[in-house]
Amino acid sequence: MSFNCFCIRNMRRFATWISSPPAVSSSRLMPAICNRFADKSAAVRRTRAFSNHFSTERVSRKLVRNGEEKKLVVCIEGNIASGKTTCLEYFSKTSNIEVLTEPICKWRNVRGHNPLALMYQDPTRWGITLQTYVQLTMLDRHLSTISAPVRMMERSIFSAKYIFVENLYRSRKMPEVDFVVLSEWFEWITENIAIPVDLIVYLQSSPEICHARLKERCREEEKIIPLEYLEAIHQLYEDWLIKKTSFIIPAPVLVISADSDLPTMLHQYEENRGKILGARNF
Ligand SMILES: Nc1ncnc2c1ncn2[C@@H]1O[C@H](COP(=O)(O)OP(=O)(O)O)[C@@H](O)[C@H]1O
Ligand SMILES: O=c1ccn([C@H]2C[C@H](O)[C@@H](COP(=O)(O)O)O2)c(=O)[nH]1
Repeated sequence: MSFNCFCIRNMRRFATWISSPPAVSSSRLMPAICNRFADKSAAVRRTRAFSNHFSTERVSRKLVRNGEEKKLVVCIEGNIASGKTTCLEYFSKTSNIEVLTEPICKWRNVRGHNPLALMYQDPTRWGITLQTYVQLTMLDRHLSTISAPVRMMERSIFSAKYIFVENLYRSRKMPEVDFVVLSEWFEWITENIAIPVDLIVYLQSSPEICHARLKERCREEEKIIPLEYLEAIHQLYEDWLIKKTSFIIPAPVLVISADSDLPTMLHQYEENRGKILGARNF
């Protein structure tokens, strides 16, 4: 299937999903998963445990966590080294919110393996390995119990797919079969599980500034990242969140210009505090 056909099929699926969400219930879903392992009693046990945490009461009839509808989820998006972690640190010190950074420690060490380093060394071989694990760990982040009225989290399962997987595929570093399998996983997840996001804060920065900050931060795995890589990531972010021409955006977007020095950035965060933490009215 050509890339264009694939995109059109995706868009159609999303359109269908919006107008007529799939009727999947937790009680039907879990046995279906468990039955694959032909263990019926395990299926029943897991269904009970699963049903304690999820219900299908909300509008979309997707699986949703009980009692968490009123909590606010804000995702901080932006290029590598654009200042996402610094932004999260600032808000975590000055407000009563829950902050979730990207699970990069896991991506650098999963049972002694470093899929992040492997991906940068040989993206064609290891891109699928890293991105499969990123997708799992980001889903885990999205579904974890929220401990404060507001959750701010670094990136999302959406940018993992729309930016990083997309970049690997478009730059011909990810084989089509890997891209298609990952896409099937992503579509299954987003069609069947509610992933609530109330606001996206996009830290918009120039690739050159990010490159300088990345060099200064000096993460071992990222030393080989060229400026062109950050330019490609930047373009995908711009198409998604500014031009709005590539993929569905799961929430309203607040754009903050992120090229300025640190004191100016902190001032900007303060100015936007109300919009960010009161995002339901944004
Ligand atoms: N406004 C800024 N001006 C200069 N350096 C910054 C600024 N914001 C962050 N940095 C530095 O740039 C590097 C990347 O920032 P970080 O917050 O880790 O970005 P991200 O989480 O988006 O990758 C870090 O070394 C950080 O100290
Ligand atoms: O889906 C993803 C998400 C992130 N990465 C890489 C890009 C960077 O090297 C790190 C995350 O760094 P930040 O400083 O938080 O931007 O992980 C990826 O390859 N795929």
